[in-house]
Amino acid sequence: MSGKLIDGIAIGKEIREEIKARVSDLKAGGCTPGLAVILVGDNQASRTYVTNKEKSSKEVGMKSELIELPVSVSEEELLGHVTRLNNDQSIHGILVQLPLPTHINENHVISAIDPSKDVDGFHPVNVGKMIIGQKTFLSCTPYGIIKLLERTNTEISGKHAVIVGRSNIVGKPMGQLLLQRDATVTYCHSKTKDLAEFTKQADILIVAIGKTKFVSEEHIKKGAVVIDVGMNRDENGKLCGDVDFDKAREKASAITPVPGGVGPMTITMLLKNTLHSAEEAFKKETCTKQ
Ligand SMILES: NC(=O)C1=CN([C@@H]2O[C@H](COP(=O)(O)OP(=O)(O)OC[C@H]3O[C@@H](n4cnc5c(N)ncnc54)[C@H](OP(=O)(O)O)[C@@H]3O)[C@@H](O)[C@H]2O)C=CC1
Ligand SMILES: Nc1nc(=O)c2c([nH]1)NC[C@@H]1CN(c3ccc(C(=O)N[C@@H](CCC(=O)O)C(=O)O)cc3)C=[N+]21
Ligand SMILES: [Mg+2]
Repeated sequence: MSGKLIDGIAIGKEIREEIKARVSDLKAGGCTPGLAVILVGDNQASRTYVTNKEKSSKEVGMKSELIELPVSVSEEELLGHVTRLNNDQSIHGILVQLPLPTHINENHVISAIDPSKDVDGFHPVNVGKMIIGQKTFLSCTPYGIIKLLERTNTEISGKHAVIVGRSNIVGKPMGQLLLQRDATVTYCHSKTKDLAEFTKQADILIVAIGKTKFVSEEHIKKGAVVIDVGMNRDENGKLCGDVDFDKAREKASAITPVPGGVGPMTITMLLKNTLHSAEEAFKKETCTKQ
């Protein structure tokens, strides 16, 4: 058996076409959606993502502003930029690229973002709304994975979803979104004993740990749907996931590649959230004429 490839590039492109059409409608009404990305320091991986975000936002007709700050920037100065962007009516989405340098408190920064512009869905108010099922911005990576599952007609209700990884930005919100869709959810993490014992029960296996090719055939039940969130470099500098793709594919019914799986969906959902934010501003007549 060789599992079906879940094509995040193609699915992402389809969704971005829909976004592009709605951006065009908004612009016709005098409102251009604007996304601001704050990048602190010069992390190689971060730079790639930020470049992809800029490219994709231009592609769909959004304005994008990149604020690059030196690694030595103070928390106060960073907060000053957040406040300025909160008050800028041409900006509908604010994303502070994580992780931040250790002298800056990430919680302070995330909490300073206006929740109505928090297109990452990381603000505590938005995390809370997400968990109780109120309408809010959903974290882009988990939201993108839900779209991948939906668009490949993967049934979620009643299925056992096992999430490996419990970070605030991927694992935790992922489990909540699947729970909302009536999956039975198990979280695994670095203290889980006998990981394979759990992952082998998964109908849907989501891996977000940041360890090159860590999950392989012995972790996977025949016919499972495998979603690989990992973004790692192997010994040759080649981009690869947390799952040993070739071996896992033999057992999976469907699987995401890296690159070309979850990554493009993360960016697409960021644009979708920014579009929604701009549409809200337009309705309230606070989207400035461009
Ligand atoms: N494609 C995309 O759009 C995105 C990709 N990523 C990538 O996804 C990966 C995970 O990112 P992120 O969630 O931010 O990572 P974090 O480093 O914040 O979290 C890693 C999680 O994995 C768990 N973990 C680590 N080692 C093991 C292990 N051996 N067995 C079981 N669990 C383990 C940790 O457990 P514990 O909590 O116990 O420490 C932790 O919960 C990275 O490769 C990152 O680059 C991230 C965001 C978006
Ligand atoms: N506040 C914040 N929000 C984030 O959403 C966030 C973050 N911080 N910090 C880092 C992680 C990582 N992340 C990715 C986004 C796109 C790709 C992506 O485009 N990947 C492509 C290729 C990338 C490449 O070629 O290097 C792919 O998988 O096909 C990957 C990873 C968002 N993150
Ligand atoms: Mg971290």
